Amino acid sequence: MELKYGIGKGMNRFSTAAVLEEPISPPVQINYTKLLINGQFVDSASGKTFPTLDPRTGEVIAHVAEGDAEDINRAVSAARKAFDEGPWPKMSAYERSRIMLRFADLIEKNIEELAQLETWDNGKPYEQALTSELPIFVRLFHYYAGWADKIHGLTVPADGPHHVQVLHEPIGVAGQIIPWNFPLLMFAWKVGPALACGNTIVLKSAEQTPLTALYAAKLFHEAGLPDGVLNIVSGFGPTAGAALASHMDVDKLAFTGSTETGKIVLELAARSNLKPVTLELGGKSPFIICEDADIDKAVEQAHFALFFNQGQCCCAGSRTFVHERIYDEFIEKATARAMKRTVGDPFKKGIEQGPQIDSEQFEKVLRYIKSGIDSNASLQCGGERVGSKGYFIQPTVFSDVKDDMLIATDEIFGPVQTILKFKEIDEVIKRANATRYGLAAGVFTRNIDTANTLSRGLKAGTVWINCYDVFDAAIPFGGYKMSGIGREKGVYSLNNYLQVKAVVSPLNNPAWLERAKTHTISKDMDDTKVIHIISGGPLTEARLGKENPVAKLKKSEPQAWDPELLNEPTTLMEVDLLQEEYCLEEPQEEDSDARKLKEEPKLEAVEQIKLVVLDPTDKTKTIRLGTELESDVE
Ligand SMILES: NC(=O)c1ccc[n+]([C@@H]2O[C@H](COP(=O)([O-])OP(=O)(O)OC[C@H]3O[C@@H](n4cnc5c(N)ncnc54)[C@H](O)[C@@H]3O)[C@@H](O)[C@H]2O)c1
Repeated sequence: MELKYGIGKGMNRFSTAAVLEEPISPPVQINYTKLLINGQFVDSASGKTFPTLDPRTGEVIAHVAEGDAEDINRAVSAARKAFDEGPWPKMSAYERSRIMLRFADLIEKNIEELAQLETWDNGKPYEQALTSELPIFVRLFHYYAGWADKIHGLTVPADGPHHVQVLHEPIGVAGQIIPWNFPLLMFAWKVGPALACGNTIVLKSAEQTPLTALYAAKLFHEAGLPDGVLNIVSGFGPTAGAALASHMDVDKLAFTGSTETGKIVLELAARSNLKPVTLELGGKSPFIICEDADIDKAVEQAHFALFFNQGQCCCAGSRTFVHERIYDEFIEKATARAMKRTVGDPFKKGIEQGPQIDSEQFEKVLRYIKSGIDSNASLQCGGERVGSKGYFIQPTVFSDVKDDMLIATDEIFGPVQTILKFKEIDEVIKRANATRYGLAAGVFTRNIDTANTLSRGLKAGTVWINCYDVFDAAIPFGGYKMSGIGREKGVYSLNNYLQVKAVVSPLNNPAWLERAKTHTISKDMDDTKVIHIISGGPLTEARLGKENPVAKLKKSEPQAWDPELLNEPTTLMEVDLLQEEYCLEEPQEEDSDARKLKEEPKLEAVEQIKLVVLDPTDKTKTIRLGTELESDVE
């Protein structure tokens, strides 16, 4: 194999990382291995268990109850009862929010145990779990607890006299299926919004990482979560997962995992009860480094974008596009950075990379590396396993990668960086978009115009500019194309767990509507010579008398609402008959009566004439001054 760009063959050895010491034993106890159904830890109906393995060694950490269709049935009926009979959806939103906050506090109290379990079961660096993922988990629950009492509907100004309320109701029993790469964070992304909206849940954890969901759910019950609201079933996809996706009594399904499985669960949901489905699936995200980028920063960010979490991120920046002018320098520095990456026991301080999750993923990643070599991409470094135990793989960098190579089209889900060369911005947009995925993208440039062009041209649910993997509870996340359906996190995730109900009722004479039929009423003029006209709609004009079509209303602003007079909202207007402005329309020469009114407005005379009121619907209403109520509208 030929190594380019000044990296000598001897440097491709990762010699320090290759020797793995005896695995560090985490001090955490494993207390929860059964299924959590209706607030109780129970054995699976079949009595079966499955081993969960330590990815550092492939050895068994614990045997966990293996749920299947019957356990899913039990869990769904507990969740159904908790939803239909309460108390969770019937509880005040404030009380729900307080339970979620208490849960977040308990997570903080138990943060070390949870981080240890997460690392043990998954293989991710303990420092990453403790200082990054668990704090984000807590933040997510604070965020969703904050939403619980701020979810409210709308009133809608529909055409016509109708009162239209739009209610936002919890959707019911949510089925949730999560993967193994971020077991706790995926728990938070799904459970947080579902509970904030008042739903109940059956969550199936990934078979590779069942431990932390059970621990976290136990803490939730300690925080006051009622029984049956959150049920956890450990088990396998084709059995427990499929049973959940196709359950007739599950009202909504949320899934994170591979695109292939996403298609399966979508079909199962459609074939059963057509439950709505949100999907967070795979990706092959471009990370584009323009010629003006700060190369050192770009190298570091591109490295992080790909290698973070052992490369097991759905949004990993797994196609590194580098402008031709900086390509050679970038390759050299990216390779040097990958070779410095510390691989080893994830419990050891300073370790950046632990093992891949399991033998299946490990073999798959090594197969892709072989395919890269076979297709004549240049292997810059890595390419081999680390040690002889567990699932450690050397940080691997390929250059000279072509768009149609498998390593550039498929999601490898491992520590393999593939670097491609580009020349023009339009060209790289086209190439970056030429994929079935559309989850995320990274852009590295100092030019705001280039950043704007790229961020708008790229078909991806997230575009990070001069940064990568910035996750915040409030930022929506999800994919274009085959990377998924819907968004999680942020306010968008609430919609996944709400039903929208329109409630429509008739409204008689609403004040804000123009209406064909307008009640009008005149009150006797008093000594201040004022006529009050009460109308259900905005009036534009009033004329005095058949013979005297000359006066306009002085005011057409709504002034008051007198429910005594009419049993519905009305507009009250005043006409001051003594003011000259009544004669807004110039009287015709021959209209002597009108002129008279303008010149000498006389109360007595006015009292004897009719007031003709025109409303915007162009209906003319005639009322006599002094009449109580005229509704004989023409
Ligand atoms: N978009 C995202 O947010 C995101 C996040 C993490 C992982 N992922 C993707 O997940 C994949 C890696 O995880 P994986 O290999 O474990 O994925 P996977 O699809 O095999 O498994 C994910 C989950 O689905 C379950 N499952 C498997 N088969 C099922 C079936 N027939 N019916 C119902 N459920 C089933 C599994 O038990 C697991 O809980 C990668 O492709 C990655 O991109 C995506």
